Amino acid sequence: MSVVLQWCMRRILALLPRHHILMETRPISSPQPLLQPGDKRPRLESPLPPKRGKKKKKTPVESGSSEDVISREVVALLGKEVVDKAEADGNEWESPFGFREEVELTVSSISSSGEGLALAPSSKGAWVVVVPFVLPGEVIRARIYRQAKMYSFADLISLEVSNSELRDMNRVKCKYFGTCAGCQYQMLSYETQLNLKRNVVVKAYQNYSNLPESGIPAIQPTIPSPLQYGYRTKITPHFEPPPKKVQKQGPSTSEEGKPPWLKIGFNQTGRRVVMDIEECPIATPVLNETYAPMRDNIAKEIYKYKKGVSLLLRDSLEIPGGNSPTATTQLGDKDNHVCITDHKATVRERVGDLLFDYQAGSFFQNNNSVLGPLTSYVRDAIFPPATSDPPSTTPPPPPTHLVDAYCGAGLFALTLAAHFTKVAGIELSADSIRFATHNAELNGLAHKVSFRAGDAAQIFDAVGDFPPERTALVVDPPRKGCDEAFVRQLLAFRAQTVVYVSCNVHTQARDVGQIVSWSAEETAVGGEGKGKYVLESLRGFDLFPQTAHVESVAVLRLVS
Ligand SMILES: C[S@@+](CC[C@H](N)C(=O)[O-])C[C@H]1O[C@@H](n2cnc3c(N)ncnc32)[C@H](O)[C@@H]1O
Repeated sequence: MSVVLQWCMRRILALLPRHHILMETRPISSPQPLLQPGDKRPRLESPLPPKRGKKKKKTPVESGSSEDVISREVVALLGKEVVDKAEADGNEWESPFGFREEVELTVSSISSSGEGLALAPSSKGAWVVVVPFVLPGEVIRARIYRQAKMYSFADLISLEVSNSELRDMNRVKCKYFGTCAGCQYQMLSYETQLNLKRNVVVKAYQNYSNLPESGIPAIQPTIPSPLQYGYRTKITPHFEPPPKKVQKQGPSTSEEGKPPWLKIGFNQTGRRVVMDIEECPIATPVLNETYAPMRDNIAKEIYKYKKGVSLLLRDSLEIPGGNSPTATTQLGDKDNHVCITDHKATVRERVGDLLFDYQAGSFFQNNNSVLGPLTSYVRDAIFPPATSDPPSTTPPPPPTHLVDAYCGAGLFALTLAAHFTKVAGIELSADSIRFATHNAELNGLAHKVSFRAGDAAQIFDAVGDFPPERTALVVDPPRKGCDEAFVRQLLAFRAQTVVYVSCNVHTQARDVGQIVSWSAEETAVGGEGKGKYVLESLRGFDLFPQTAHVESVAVLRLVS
């Protein structure tokens, strides 16, 4: 080998992230002490250019988006007056840190998205640094890679002093933990994860609901997921096509197996950079079994790909006679799991005694193990068990009608149908509605349940024969929450009970705040007889163990 070539090889090896190389050789089953006090960990660098002192163009931040949530938590940590003054002086975007600057920090708190928030050293002025995979009280070294308004994002380089009360790296079950964007909390006990998620609900209602403290009930403990690993029924690993230069040259003759530049997996935390990931311990077994040979096939065929691809792997029960929605629905004694990879194919899941079919590419909750507890909880919220104390006022008669807004393939409408005389669901996706209607037939419920495709706000025109005082409404919108038209229609209808389920507690808090305060305003200006909504209970459900995400369920009751 020539001296020049040897020098080039040494340079390339020195630039490769050591941590990444080491992790690829470890078996997934053995927990890894990835970060211990004193450990150093180089990282792939951001492709973004340095932004020191540069003013960013202001783009409006969507309420309840992750950017909005973090920015409010930064304001809470720095103090509103401090941020107001920086804005008045016009230096709220002027970071005291340069790109790739290293800094020692002490972590103050955990944000709602699971990252640590640390105040910049006093010599740097009022500024916050956001660092993943760290815990309150920990002393860390971090490297800045992106700037935002009053805060910077940084990579964790090393953990100098660990929070040994909370952190135990022996709990970590994934060799990619600490780099992959998927999970933030594997080093924590499950109890701590549930407590953190409860705090997210608390903060969301403080920051987004605009309700007085007296209007927010005590947030109940988070309901755990029966499965904490191997629960995720859908994964979408992705990969890029061969780089242009490689495409021109074609495969090297000495190349065997997967070319070194090919990464098939998930994004690296904080970056739009794909990491090569062989296995995901939060995904169900059948998904991991299918993913390994799928990766080998992609590696063999990679030179045929001209564009990046997002794969789909969905855990499904085997459908006797095939996976078309019109196939025979006779079931065997035992549920056989298969992995579906075609977006148009039919997936089947069981929830309690019911079966749900849906198109693989459309929405269905991703943790089947918790759907029984979740749907039972919604049922019990609508029909609260009688207490032994005699009620001070006559309780309203139990609901007989159910409206499922944003119903998807009919999860709430159908699991709750047995308790109602009539049920109606609405959903924007025509494909989901086709399956919801099929699911009503599949489960023998078509005589009382009907579904329509359309915007959720239209459902109230369609249920003119539902008595509002005997109707329960389940609302389960996408992350952006409900729009004002929906909230106004909901208030015009005034169902006796509203159960609002959401995967974004921040937009939920905003919407619930509007429902409660607008109903009170209407009642105050002469809407007597209509009643106002009170927020009766709030609690998180853990649909996403090991991650910072939380599902939240709010129960609203109409009172006179
Ligand atoms: C979080 S999913 C809930 C689905 C269903 N409740 C479930 O648990 O399976 C939200 C659903 O709302 C639908 N959606 C989005 N915007 C909508 C709108 N404006 N009106 C009605 N449905 C909408 C989406 O297609 C998606 O199926």
